Amino acid sequence: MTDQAPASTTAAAAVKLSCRNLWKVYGPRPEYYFDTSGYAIDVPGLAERMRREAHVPAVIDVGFDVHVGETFVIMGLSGSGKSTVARCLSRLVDASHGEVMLDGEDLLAMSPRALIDVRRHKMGMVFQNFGLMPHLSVIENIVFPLKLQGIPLAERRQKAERVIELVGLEGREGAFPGQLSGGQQQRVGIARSLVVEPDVWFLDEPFSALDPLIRRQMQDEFLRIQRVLRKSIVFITHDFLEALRIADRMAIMRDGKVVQIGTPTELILNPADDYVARFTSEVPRIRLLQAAACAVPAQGDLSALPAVSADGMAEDLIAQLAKNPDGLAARDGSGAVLGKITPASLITALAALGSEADHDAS
Ligand SMILES: Nc1ncnc2c1ncn2[C@@H]1O[C@H](COP(=O)(O)OP(=O)(O)OP(=O)(O)O)[C@@H](O)[C@H]1O
Repeated sequence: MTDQAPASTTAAAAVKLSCRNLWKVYGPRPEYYFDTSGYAIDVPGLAERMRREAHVPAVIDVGFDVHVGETFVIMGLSGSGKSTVARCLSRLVDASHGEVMLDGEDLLAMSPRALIDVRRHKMGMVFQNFGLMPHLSVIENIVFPLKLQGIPLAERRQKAERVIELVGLEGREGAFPGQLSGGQQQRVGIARSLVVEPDVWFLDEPFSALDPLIRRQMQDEFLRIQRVLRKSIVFITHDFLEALRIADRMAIMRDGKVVQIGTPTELILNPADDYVARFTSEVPRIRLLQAAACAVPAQGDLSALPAVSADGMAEDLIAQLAKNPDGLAARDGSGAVLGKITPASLITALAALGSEADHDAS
């Protein structure tokens, strides 16, 4: 499944960024394969032919939409083509064929000058190796993209202060990257990418260089920041559990192709093939359960019970339920009570999810 339907029929959600029939081929003459205008491309045959002829089809006929305000994760093993797709979307590399649309504008047809403008003003990027300038302080690194935009000093300071607070780096403004831990360095990278207030935020394996505990903390931070900012995000990872934690929807890649697109729950319950099923088989089911699914209708006044967000994850409720065995009040974004969550309702919801998976597998 490659989600190649026209944007108008895919979902009610507005599309921020999309690609269709996207290819990136490395080799001496990649353009040779695509001057067949007017003819349908024989996808499986073409990729094979490219390989036989000493070309590398790194991205093969990929298509998907990234909706406004969603975190879209591209996940796959090393070499599957994730980074190359992200680079084609941001035009850090030029695609060999296909279409990339940002806010309805064709990125691949854009002039170099227009493209520089889009990159500076509409895109934010975070990379695994942080990419900080070692001779510049935290604040100097963060304001660097604003300097490139020619923004006056006072405004630079103001914008920088806002993102420094957002990522929790207050007090470290004068430090140099070499004096910071890996997690702190990546906070600087995140702040620097957000200071331009990008429309689309690309994060390529941002937490892969961090140890597991810090990595989990940074995922929490990322989720907190995204709850505040609601950016349209393309997030690359090879870690399936990380993808499950942060994705609204995800695309799984293998050998240059997208093999499945869906929400984490859709992928777990209905993996498209054995490759996807192998990732999903070891995932504890509780990782998929949202608080709302554990809430049951309750009579009377629940105001005495601690409130939890209905779109939080059920696994994060266990410690709270241990302290509050009478239950929790699940509230939606507007504060309205959706129902009560008790230890029993959590277990019932979990059991239902398990039996649904068994049913699908049989
Ligand atoms: N400049 C290049 N020249 C030739 N082949 C390349 C080039 N860049 C990437 N490739 C090949 O394209 C394929 C996809 O690479 P890509 O880096 O996109 O994968 P990835 O899924 O992001 O992997 P990783 O997680 O290891 O970064 C690989 O086979 C890679 O060797």
